[in-house]
Amino acid sequence: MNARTAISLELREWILATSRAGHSPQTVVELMRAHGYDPQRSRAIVTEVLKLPPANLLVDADAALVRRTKHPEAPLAKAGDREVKVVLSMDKPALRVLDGLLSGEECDELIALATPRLGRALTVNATGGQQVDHRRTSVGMFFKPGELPLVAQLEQRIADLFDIPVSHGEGLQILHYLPGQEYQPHYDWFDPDQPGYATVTARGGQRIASVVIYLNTPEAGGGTAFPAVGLTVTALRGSAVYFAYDGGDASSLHAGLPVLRGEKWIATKWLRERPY
Ligand SMILES: O=C(O)CCC(=O)C(=O)O
Ligand SMILES: [Fe+2]
Repeated sequence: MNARTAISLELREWILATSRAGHSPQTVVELMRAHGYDPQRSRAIVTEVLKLPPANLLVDADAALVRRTKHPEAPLAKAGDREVKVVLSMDKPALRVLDGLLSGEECDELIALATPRLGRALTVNATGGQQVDHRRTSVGMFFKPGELPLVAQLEQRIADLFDIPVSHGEGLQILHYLPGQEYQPHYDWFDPDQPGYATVTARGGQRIASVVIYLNTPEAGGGTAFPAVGLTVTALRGSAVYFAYDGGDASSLHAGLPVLRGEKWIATKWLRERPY
């Protein structure tokens, strides 16, 4: 949706009146933001309504905190105390398959630490709350950032690999799937047109990239599919798939395919544009 179609007459009049009352365009943006509007969109709308030249694009007070991930380069990339193999690279979506992000023993340890804390995996709903979602039938749990030495070590590897501060990561999520369980096609980024967008992005801003780490090798099934580009990444213990979707890339649509035999364990790290 472009800014023009989204601006209601009421909002347009409010922006003009607030500006005429002597408030700066920056203040108008801050007021909109306080009322739950997306900051980036608010700047675009205010720029258009007040007919500001593009050169005058309003500055975002938090812009200095906004970061993007760097995509690791083949063949080898440094990840803290480990070196990982970049075994596949794709441009759209920006995607890497990484081999050896965790050792086999570390995978087992994460599974053991998570097992007593598992519950039905939830998703973020339209109003920003957590919900049981039929598209996601696995069970899971979250570690708090830096909660345990191994969790902190993995977070540091991820920060190094993608050149983004540890503070931009959500807590590591562990998911467990049994035969028949899956995670149907979805995006990890938040839709700016959903009513809960301001709530889910109030802390940390938009999600910019995901890292799905395989903690075991399912006997059959359980890969991660990217249906828009016809790619399926095999779930292999200790390896990971990283994909970035800055600006809400539609080609990042993905799914956890049903496990056919055995089980599947993953750790997922979502990265945000600002400190979370
Ligand atoms: O299970 C998978 O392979 C994908 C998981 C996923 O998409 C997620 O946790 O957001
Ligand atoms: Fe996902």
